[in-house]
Amino acid sequence: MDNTHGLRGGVIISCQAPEDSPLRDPHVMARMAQAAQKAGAVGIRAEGALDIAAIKAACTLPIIGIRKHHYPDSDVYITATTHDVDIVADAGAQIVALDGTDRPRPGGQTLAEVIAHAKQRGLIVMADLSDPAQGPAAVASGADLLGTTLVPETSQDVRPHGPNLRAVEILAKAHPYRLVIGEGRYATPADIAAGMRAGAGAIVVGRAATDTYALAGDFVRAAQATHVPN
Ligand SMILES: CC(=O)N[C@H](C=O)[C@@H](O)[C@H](O)[C@H](O)COP(=O)(O)O
Repeated sequence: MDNTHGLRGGVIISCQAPEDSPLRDPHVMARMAQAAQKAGAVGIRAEGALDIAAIKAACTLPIIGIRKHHYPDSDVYITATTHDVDIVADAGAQIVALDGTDRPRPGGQTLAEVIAHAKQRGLIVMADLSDPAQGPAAVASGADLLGTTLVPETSQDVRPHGPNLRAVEILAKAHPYRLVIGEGRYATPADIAAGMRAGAGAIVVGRAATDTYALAGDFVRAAQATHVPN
């Protein structure tokens, strides 16, 4: 069975607003998702029960749900535990993305346990990786989709602060039967094309498509840094 929910070959728009953003409002995120759907996106990535539920009510695209929560005993913060999976499932997401790294998780839960729980809840699972070397363990634990979400900025990036295409290439070669999702710092149509050429089956765009607050700040800071007063 194809469990990629029609994501293959398309762009997924991440509709998230950081805590300090004036855009942090489920109604705003739902409108963003509607705009993404109208523009032809194949899926939405969304954080937290309220945003997921509002987006589900406003658009028909598949939702990759996450819950970001910082636990005191672990650095893992993207859908770290079975409890986080439940929150995403109860909100109505069809797909859950979760931290797929080998870092210790809160309460000593393992990646395999959290993925098994997500499967029990009927969810497709996307593993957010920080290194392509984590792919085999994520697949062995049951991940359906592999994302480069947590791959940090490196000198291998296609441009400074751009996406890491090497991670996509390695994952796509190593896992030909899994959908590899390029995610992290895709910001231009040329980035999307490069990611697809590198072997991505789909690409997530967040900040560059939906974070007006951050983008406006970039423009403002550029002006402030270069303006010479008369
Ligand atoms: C690292 C992390 O926590 N990433 C988060 C995961 O959901 C989001 O903050 C990103 O916006 C998302 O991955 C899309 O990436 P970009 O915004 O660079 O297009």
